[in-house]
Amino acid sequence: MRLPPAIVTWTEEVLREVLRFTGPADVTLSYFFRAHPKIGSRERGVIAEAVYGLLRNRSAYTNFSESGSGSAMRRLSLLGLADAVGVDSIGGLSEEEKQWLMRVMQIDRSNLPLLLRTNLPQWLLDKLIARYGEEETIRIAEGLNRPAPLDLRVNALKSSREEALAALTEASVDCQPTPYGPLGIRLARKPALQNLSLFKDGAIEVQDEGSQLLAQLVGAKRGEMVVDFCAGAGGKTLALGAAMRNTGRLYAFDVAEKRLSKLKPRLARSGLSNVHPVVIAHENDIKVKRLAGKVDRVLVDAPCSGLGTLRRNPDMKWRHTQQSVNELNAKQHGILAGAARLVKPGGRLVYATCSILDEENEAVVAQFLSTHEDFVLVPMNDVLAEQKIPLQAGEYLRLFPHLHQTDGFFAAVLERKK
Ligand SMILES: C[S@@+](CC[C@H](N)C(=O)[O-])C[C@H]1O[C@@H](n2cnc3c(N)ncnc32)[C@H](O)[C@@H]1O
Repeated sequence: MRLPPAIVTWTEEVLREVLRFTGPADVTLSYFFRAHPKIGSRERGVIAEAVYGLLRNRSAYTNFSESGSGSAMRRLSLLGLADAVGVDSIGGLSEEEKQWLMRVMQIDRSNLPLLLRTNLPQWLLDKLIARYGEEETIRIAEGLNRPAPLDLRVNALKSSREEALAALTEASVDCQPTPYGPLGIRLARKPALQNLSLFKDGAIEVQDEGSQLLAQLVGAKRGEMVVDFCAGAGGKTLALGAAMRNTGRLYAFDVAEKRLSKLKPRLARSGLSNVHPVVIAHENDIKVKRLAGKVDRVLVDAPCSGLGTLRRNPDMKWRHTQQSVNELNAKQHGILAGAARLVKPGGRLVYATCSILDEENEAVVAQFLSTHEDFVLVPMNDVLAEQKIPLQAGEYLRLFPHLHQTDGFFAAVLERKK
């Protein structure tokens, strides 16, 4: 069914705001939809997809929009819409616009200059080429610029993966097990999960398979004392709590009260009672110091550029700069050092990010090890074998969408000497 001509003006209006990059694109979109309650759900979906498509392909589409007629914002919106639903589904186009769109959407992008082909900002493109070379950078960018599937994690306290797969299939949800995580399920489309009893009962949670693997690397066991130092809304906390079979003590720390408060309803659904959310002022808070040397496992899922999650948050690549990465970098060093104090002798410290930049990943770990002689790196291959994760790695785990079909993630496991 063809979309009404108003779809173009709505897309233009919200795109103008999104491209100011004053806030995250998803927040700008939900603000726009709240202000326009009459826009139907199908149209909302299309507008969001058009905006995301434009953000993913911004360099190429900005270049394409230099031809054609009408305002630049209309041309950009048309490109986003054509990307989302195809030219024929957009209502109210002039013949000239249709012809133009058909022509530019057929351009062979493999012949474009690298900056347009990869749709990355120059600073990021330069960094990736210096690290991975041109060919691999193109593959990395292609993986990051594709939309992500929807992954679920089964809550082992409530269901087995087989039972959850059967219940989803029964509800006509197209799904399959994920290849690496023992509790992961990948959905072919994005159904409204909130209405499924499986979701309401806490048997499933939305979580990228890569994020599930990071939680698994912590190796949290029954009866242990564990700290999720940067818990946020608790994606990994929930996985850790379930791995501990709802025993022991799991502290969920974060400096952002609002983010941590989003963990509460998820905890209620999950059936976990071993989790203790704690708002801290900073990584050297007295509440942190009280646990010094007492904790079996500490996860530092550090605040980072999020450049590994461009499949879901394509605006991140346009919102970050080298300077913003430098600022995050300073935090990462401080948080890792602060969190390390909690680890007891023989205990483990896991440093993880959803970034693909070395400076946020191995460089932070290397600097930490050079100033903390009481910690050693546990080779990632040993940890993967321990956890029966069918992946090969060297010292660290590096996940990429084009290689693993997960978001981009990094993890290192450190152990405090006895
Ligand atoms: C990558 S996010 C965490 C995502 C979360 N672990 C999950 O799996 O959903 C990083 C978190 O670190 C928090 N943070 C920032 N500075 C911090 C600090 N000094 N101490 C603890 N947490 C901090 C942020 O508020 C943010 O929620």
